[in-house]
Amino acid sequence: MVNPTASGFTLERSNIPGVVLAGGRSSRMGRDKAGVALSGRTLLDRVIEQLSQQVISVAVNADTVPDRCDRPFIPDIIPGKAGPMAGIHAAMAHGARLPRVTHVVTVSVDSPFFPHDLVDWLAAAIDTPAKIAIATSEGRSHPVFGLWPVALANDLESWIATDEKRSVRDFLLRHDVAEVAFPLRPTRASLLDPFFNVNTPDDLAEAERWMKVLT
Ligand SMILES: Nc1nc2c(ncn2[C@@H]2O[C@H](COP(=O)(O)OP(=O)(O)OP(=O)(O)O)[C@@H](O)[C@H]2O)c(=O)[nH]1
Repeated sequence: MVNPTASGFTLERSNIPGVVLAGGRSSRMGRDKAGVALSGRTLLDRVIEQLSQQVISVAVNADTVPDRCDRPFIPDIIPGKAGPMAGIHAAMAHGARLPRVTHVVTVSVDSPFFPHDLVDWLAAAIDTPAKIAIATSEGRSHPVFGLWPVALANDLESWIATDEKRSVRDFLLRHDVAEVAFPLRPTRASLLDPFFNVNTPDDLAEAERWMKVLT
């Protein structure tokens, strides 16, 4: 799909790589979230499959190599305490090395129900090469689900390199950002927030309940 805009910039939907952010400590889960099984399949496998249908390639990013992964692995380039920002930076740097790629999409390994049309809707909001698109639901932003200009990799690296404690949200304030609202997903029970994330064993139990009522 091509997205022509008034500014003349067209984002090639067919040339967007995807990166699954799978790093971090998983301290609330107590074990690596990527390898946690939901209805018999790991969160990492579920998220990879879901993303594969929306992008030209899928790579997995983390600060340390995951146990089992048959996709290209992208390590964090900036070690330390940057958390998801380090993953977003590594994803941008990865995209910058690929031919004709202007934007890279990131998703979180702990959100197995993210929308099937995530990339289409984020891409539709990009009307300049420097624009970032971020998912929202229920009025809350989910910056880990973003479409990022690869040209901002150096800017993000400088931002992380400062000593101050900074968040993804702080970084977004410096840039042109489109917030894209996604609807709740109907199920046979109630409405599911597609960005529901599995951080704790209780969340995992809740995710299993959602699996039983998905249509
Ligand atoms: N590459 C990378 N990704 C990270 C890092 N920290 C967190 N993430 C990813 O960012 C997303 C949100 O992570 P959080 O739930 O905030 O942090 P977490 O470390 O996974 O879990 P907690 O320790 O329980 O907070 C997930 O996709 C994580 O895999 C990091 O240092 N590097």
